[in-house]
Amino acid sequence: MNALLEARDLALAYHGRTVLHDVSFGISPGEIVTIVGPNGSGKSSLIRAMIGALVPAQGHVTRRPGLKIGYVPQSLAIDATLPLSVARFLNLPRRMTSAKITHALSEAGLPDLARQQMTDLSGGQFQRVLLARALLNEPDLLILDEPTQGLDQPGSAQFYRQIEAVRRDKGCAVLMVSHDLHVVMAASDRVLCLNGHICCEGTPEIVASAPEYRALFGTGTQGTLALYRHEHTHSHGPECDHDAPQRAAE
Ligand SMILES: Nc1ncnc2c1ncn2[C@@H]1O[C@H](COP(=O)(O)OP(=O)(O)OP(=O)(O)O)[C@@H](O)[C@H]1O
Repeated sequence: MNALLEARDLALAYHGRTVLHDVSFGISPGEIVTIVGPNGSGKSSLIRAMIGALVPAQGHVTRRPGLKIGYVPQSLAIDATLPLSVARFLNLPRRMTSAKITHALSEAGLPDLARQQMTDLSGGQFQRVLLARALLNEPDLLILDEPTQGLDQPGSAQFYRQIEAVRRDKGCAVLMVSHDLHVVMAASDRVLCLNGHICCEGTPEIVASAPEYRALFGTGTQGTLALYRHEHTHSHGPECDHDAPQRAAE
């Protein structure tokens, strides 16, 4: 098997009600695959099935033997009255060396935050700590379920750039769910659009122009993809504003 993780003819159901059917796809080493789809289309359920937290009603999920997965949840509730530094959080449930913690935080774009209290972090910093925690295990595959919920658009764009940097530096594959359509599609190699089944899939450009995708999300994304991916044949000056194309698209 070439794929790190593969779904074959998957159907998922809750209490006998099928929410996803006939889902087959695989994720290859180093690939960034994004799952998009309207609310209730089965994105989180599919992620849960892929990590083994939801047993399929039909079909199966196959992992490459020895596959290491790093999982970044949507969010995590931390008791505001509990003193818990970033370093202590990253030592749960397994104690890590401080060198490993420093390294993972820097890979997640957060150097120098180890002593900060978890409850004092901004939303973007908090998500990066969750990313650092997922990276501690040196994963072959990172799985993220709407990791930028609650972040504003520039914050989301920065987070996805960090994901691209992690993929580039570590070579791990990435499977993620997102609502930030144009940002995340631009950062992906392949997009799956779900609506009870895979209604279209392919490169971001192919999906953005597919009639099934347009029926769900309209035609706005393709233009913003082009804007986001504008060629850097010109200079933005010393204070290059990497989020400008995205803001221009809003
Ligand atoms: N634990 C559960 N018990 C019963 N039904 C569930 C459960 N979890 C999800 N569902 C149902 O399964 C369907 C798919 O839900 P899921 O959360 O996978 O969709 P989603 O695409 O991730 O949605 P969103 O974008 O709103 O997060 C929905 O109809 C939802 O109500």
